[in-house]
Amino acid sequence: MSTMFKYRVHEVAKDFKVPTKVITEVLTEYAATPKNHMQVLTTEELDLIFEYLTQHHQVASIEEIFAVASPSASEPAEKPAAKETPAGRPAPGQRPDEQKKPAPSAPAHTERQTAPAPRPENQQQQQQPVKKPDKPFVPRQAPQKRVIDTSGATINIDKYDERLDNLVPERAERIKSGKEKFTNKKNQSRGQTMASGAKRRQEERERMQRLQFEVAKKAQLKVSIPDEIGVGELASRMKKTGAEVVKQLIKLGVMASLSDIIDYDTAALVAIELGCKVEHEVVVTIEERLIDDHADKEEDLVSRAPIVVVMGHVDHGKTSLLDKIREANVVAGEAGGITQHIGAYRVAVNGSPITFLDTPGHEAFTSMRARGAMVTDIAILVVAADDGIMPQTVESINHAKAAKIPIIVAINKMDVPGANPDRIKQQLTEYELVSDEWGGDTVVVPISAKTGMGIDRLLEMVVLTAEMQELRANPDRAARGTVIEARLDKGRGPIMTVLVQNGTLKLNDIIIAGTAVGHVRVMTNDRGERVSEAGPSVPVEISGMSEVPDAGDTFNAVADERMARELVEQRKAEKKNASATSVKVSLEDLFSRIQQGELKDLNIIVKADVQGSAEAIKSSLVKLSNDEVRVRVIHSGVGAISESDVMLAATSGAIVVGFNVRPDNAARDSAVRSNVDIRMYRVIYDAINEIEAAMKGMLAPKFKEVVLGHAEVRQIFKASNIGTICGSYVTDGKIIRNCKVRVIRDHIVIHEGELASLRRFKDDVKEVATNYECGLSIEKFNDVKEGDVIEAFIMEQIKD
Ligand SMILES: Nc1nc2c(ncn2[C@@H]2O[C@H](COP(=O)(O)OP(=O)(O)OP(=O)(O)O)[C@@H](O)[C@H]2O)c(=O)[nH]1
Repeated sequence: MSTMFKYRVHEVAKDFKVPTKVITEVLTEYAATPKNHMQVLTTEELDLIFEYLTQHHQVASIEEIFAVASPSASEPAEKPAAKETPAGRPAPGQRPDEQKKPAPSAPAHTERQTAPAPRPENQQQQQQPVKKPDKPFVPRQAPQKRVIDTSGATINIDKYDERLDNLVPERAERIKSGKEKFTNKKNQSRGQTMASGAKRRQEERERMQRLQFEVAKKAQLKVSIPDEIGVGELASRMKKTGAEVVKQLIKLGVMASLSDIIDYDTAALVAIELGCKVEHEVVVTIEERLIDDHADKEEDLVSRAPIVVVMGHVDHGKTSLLDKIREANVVAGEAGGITQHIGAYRVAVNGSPITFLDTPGHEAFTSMRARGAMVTDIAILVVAADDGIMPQTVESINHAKAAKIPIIVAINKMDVPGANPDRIKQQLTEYELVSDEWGGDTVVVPISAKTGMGIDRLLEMVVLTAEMQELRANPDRAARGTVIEARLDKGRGPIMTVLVQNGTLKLNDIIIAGTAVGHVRVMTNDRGERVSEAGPSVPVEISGMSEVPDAGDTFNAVADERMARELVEQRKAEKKNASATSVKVSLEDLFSRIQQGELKDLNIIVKADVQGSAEAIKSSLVKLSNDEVRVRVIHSGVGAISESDVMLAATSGAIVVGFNVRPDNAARDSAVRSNVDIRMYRVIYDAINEIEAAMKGMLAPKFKEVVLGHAEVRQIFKASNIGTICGSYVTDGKIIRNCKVRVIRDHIVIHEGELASLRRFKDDVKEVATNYECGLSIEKFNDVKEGDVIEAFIMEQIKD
């Protein structure tokens, strides 16, 4: 039924020839909102009225109508027949009537005794008031149809059709596309016409059913089904019982219980069978919706400045070099400009920009890498000509290698008398860095950060190396990059320096960085100037964040702040569980990972008390390589296990092997946070054996060491009968009686053994907690000194 036009309550009443009141009463009773007579009716309301009227005016049987109608049929039959030629009035009179009403109304409302009544009226004009308003349906279909039926054999229906066209008001025509029905009757015989009455009713009924079906279809439950769904979950989404779903599954040949997971196709079949409309639920995370990470098209990419980090051993001149480069730039660029230390700065070398990370040392670099942020493109390795390669130089080399970035060596302090660059070059070859002058591919530039000598050439080499890398980015998209520094400023709130890596960051952009969200309120460049835009490789300091993000956090400019806040909440929740769930390499699961082919390289970081041990362990470990797994010592050095070692291990999926050394506190915390396995040994043979056993799946991890706490030795007493008593202070954890202990001096383990006695004042005690003093002695060991650290531990059995 088309309701393109407005069909009002009073018009419906008129067409049905019932008082408006009847219609409003029906609506008041059955529809949601009572209507007054001028109100427009919806399709549903019309349906309701028709349904109501139909139901309240049903006939017992169709034969009954015809039976009664027949005797009286002669008269009316004559009438139309008589009038057929001159005017054809009755029939057309009825037809328009039918036109309006039968369409919506149901076929059955017929009343025998009233059947003849409408005819005269109809003959006059169908608009005539109904005589029996209390029986509003009286004058309609059935009698009319009957009249037509009886006369239909003799009349020329075409004529009526013609007149009908003229008479039927447009509105009525729209109510029902009944016209075809009349035209279709052209060829009907009388009997057929009679039958057509029933047929029409049948059609009406079907129409009603269709309508109802459509309504039902609209109300059909929509279920969204993901790629996989639990049977129970599917049942609840369909508002069905689990049993119904299971039954349906069995019909499809799938035996599944409520807790089983079924795939989308199966679930969709079940849902359709159970009368639901299925939608494929594609799980899109907020992150995916919020952050645009589409790959850039080739044509959108433009070249960007390289991002350079300066690394090297302590005091080899990293800061001096960075300062010198910046100074030169400030003088050349903005004379008198105040240089801001924002964590990174840009210089231009013959028009080619270079971005320097201005936090020297590899700590920042590694911490960023540990968090998955790949910021730098080139590393400058500073080696002091008068000092040569030192432990941190080696660390730096290994970090850069692990990050797979090119290394440019700057041999610094060339102004110092006796500087011998060749010696450095020689040393470098031991680390696979062969100078280009010697036929290798490592650029080595002698410089002096003091005099400025060689710095221009160094920068030119940086530009050249960058050109080889073809560094490109797309400035025409939302910005993405990394937080390189962040702090809380008393006056300005959270401040962070970000390095844009792709896209362009604009003032007022909404940004999300780690678990911080905010707007770019003020943006300052490395010269302290306020800027409104920052493109790829440009560092800027930003204020406007809700909280201080962490260095190394990725930032993104996004379109929807509300969603960004949602994502931040989600990230905070994830962060809570993160450390517990991150999977890193450990000796325990080594074998199974090798077996599953997950692990091809076993990366190891070796730290030892002396260089000789480190080298010995390194070469022995490398020899453990077999067909399935290659053992690689990615870094080895002398001294305590530092946080930097742990970070390198975390980023490279390595195990840290300590020989006679201990991790410092920061390293220990970091290892716990990032799930790095640190193994400590006192005998080289043990180290090799254990790792070999782990690789073969024969590791007998029956016991694991649990560190209980640490105590600092503050005073030494010598007692002739007991030996050395250490007056100690428990700095963390606790010390318990009969535990195992290690004596650590300057991060080096000098003894490992058993605790002989533990006392507070003069009493033996079971344990001593943090911040308490105690006296302890170690079995068969008296060479304890003030300042030594006693590490208390126990061996705990590992439960499988
Ligand atoms: N003679 C000479 N001295 C230099 C040169 N470069 C740096 N120095 C000096 O070496 C010392 C250490 O330099 P820094 O730049 O602080 O070294 P660094 O590598 O940044 O040191 P950390 O920040 O401690 O890791 C300072 O006293 C500098 O003056 C140079 O080219 N020639």
